[in-house]
Amino acid sequence: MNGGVQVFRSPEQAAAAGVLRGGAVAIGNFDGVHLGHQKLAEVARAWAASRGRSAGVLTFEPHPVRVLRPQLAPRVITPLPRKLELLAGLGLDAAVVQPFDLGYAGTPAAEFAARDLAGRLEVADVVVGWDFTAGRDRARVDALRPLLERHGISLHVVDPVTVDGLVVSSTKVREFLREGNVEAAAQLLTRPYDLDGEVARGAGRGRGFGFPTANVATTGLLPANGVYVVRAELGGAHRETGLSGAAVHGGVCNVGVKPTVESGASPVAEAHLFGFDGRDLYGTPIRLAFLARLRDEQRFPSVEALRAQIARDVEAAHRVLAG
Ligand SMILES: Cc1cc2nc3c(=O)[nH]c(=O)nc-3n(C[C@H](O)[C@H](O)[C@H](O)COP(=O)(O)O)c2cc1C
Ligand SMILES: Nc1ncnc2c1ncn2[C@@H]1O[C@H](COP(=O)(O)OP(=O)(O)OP(=O)(O)O)[C@@H](O)[C@H]1O
Repeated sequence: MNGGVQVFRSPEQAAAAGVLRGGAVAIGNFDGVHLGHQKLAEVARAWAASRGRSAGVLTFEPHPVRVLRPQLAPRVITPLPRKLELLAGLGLDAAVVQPFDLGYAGTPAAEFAARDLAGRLEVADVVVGWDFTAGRDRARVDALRPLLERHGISLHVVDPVTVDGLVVSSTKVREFLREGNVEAAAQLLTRPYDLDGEVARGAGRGRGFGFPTANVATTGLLPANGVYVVRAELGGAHRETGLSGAAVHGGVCNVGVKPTVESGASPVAEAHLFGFDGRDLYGTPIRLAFLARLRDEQRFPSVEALRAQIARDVEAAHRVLAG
């Protein structure tokens, strides 16, 4: 289920359905759908409700940084399917996905307001955060407001949402994940960070010493190398709006290069799942939620020392999962 959100692949498509006419739209990249993004959705919903109309988001795909500065672009926190699934959970009626390319990036703010917001979406209310900028000219909210008022659209600006004095942002979530601080990332996201992939074949050494692992093939963002407590959803099917029909297992996950047994490898995530019957998993969809960080990845003097440490990791993970 997708919570009733309708997904449109362009403002033209949304216009044809007339879904946001007279309603409210929140605008942004919404990477991570963090607490700040959730506040924007809530404000859009409130404005729409006050007018008896629908609420939606307008978001961009791929992430503009990928198009404008590809060499700097980080991996996203929520690839589009996961983002749409989370947006659906916010009680929105529509998600409009604007394809983002260099041509679109050249749109001036006045044209964005006139063509997309007034002409296509025909919204009455636009909701953005305090630091939002629109169009090629990067118009800030004070410049955008009159451009919208010209078309009878009201602009509502949300003040910075903070957690313990820190302004919530996608950039900050990525920073925490890069440091391995999955607990802090979860505070900003309001849920543990999760990663979607498929189970891939590993070298099979883990099974030999008592800890078989599911290697996760993913293009998603890996948290810093280290050992984590995870909750895995396994099986089911990836749909546009998420993974359905999955079995849930606790587990421990190593993110890294396995210096004890390999050299020169690129980082991978592999999870040893609890209560799992060991049947052939290859190709199965998997979602790993990172609950807590246990330790750094280390090079052990022997496989036996590694095995003993993994046994301790498993005990520690059971304690965390028991809450
Ligand atoms: C909980 C856990 C912790 C791990 N910690 C380390 C580690 O600190 N150093 C290391 O070299 N490998 C670590 N590994 C990776 C193991 O070396 C790896 O799972 C094993 O060699 C099997 O690899 P394979 O699937 O490529 O055969 C860890 C694996 C798990 C499941
Ligand atoms: N903490 C926040 N409080 C209020 N509004 C926010 C907050 N974070 C983002 N927004 C607003 O949400 C919309 C989407 O922003 P965007 O997706 O660029 O998020 P971001 O977290 O600021 O990303 P980045 O870290 O890449 O700048 C924008 O209008 C932005 O101003």
